[in-house]
Amino acid sequence: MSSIEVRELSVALDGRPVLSEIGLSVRGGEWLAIIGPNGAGKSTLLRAMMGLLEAQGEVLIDGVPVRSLKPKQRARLMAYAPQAPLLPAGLSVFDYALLGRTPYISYLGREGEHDREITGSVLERLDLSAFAARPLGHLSGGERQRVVLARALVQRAPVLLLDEPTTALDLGHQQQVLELVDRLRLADGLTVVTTIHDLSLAGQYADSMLLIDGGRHAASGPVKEVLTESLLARHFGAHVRVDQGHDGRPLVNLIRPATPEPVPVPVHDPTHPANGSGSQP
Ligand SMILES: Nc1ncnc2c1ncn2[C@@H]1O[C@H](COP(=O)(O)OP(=O)(O)OP(=O)(O)O)[C@@H](O)[C@H]1O
Repeated sequence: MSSIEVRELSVALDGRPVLSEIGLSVRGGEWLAIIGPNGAGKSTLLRAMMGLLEAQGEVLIDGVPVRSLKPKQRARLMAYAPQAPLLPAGLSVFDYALLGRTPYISYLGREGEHDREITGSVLERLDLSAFAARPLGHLSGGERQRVVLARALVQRAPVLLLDEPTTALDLGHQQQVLELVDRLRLADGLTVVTTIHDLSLAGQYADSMLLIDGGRHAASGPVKEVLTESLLARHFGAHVRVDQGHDGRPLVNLIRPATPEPVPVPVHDPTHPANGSGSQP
């Protein structure tokens, strides 16, 4: 199991600060959900943690700064499933997922039977076996999203970063994907960090949460302390009711704001100008 820690991570894009001194810490085998309104900087945070963006600050795995690691070493420790990556349309689902084995293959080497077996079993667990030979360009949005996750899982890294892994998925596949990630977490001790917009879903799976707003830390801690009506109203501008599910975890329900009182229909007043006769003396 590997822990991950982020210290004072700041990112500027196009000369504009997008993340300011963000910190987080996830113990090995735990699940952190990063939440926040649109444009808060959630995806940017994951990309910066992966070293895909220039950033100030430090990311450590088991206390080792990832900056000091070679790309292959880093890829054996951290896998990342981006939200909507550009996919080579002609590549097959199997060959794309197999790319997750790249960190284990030597220079000029080729993937072996073991790599193909791992890839096949991940595709099966994600309901993708039937698509193995299909070109990526011939998939639906939800199928593509599962293939991107498959590639990250095939990497078999102890830390898994997932950017909105369920947005394009139907209800059944949302549950299937999150259950699979959770089972891997429990069985293999995966450490999971995911951005996620569905707050009830996040509350079902995460151990802790980080709420960011405007690129800054707004709240963090156990799920129950972050998913509160007042924090969600303040940072999402949303009118919600937070209930307790059967397992004690919070369920976030959107509540329609009270509608304004209907405008009263005026009682017929013959003296009103709108009613014909006017108010002449
Ligand atoms: N390449 C870029 N250049 C300049 N600004 C960018 C770039 N990418 C993102 N941004 C800006 O950075 C901010 C954070 O974006 P980011 O995608 O991290 O937000 P997010 O919290 O993931 O949003 P969402 O919930 O909408 O997916 C936004 O204001 C966005 O417009």
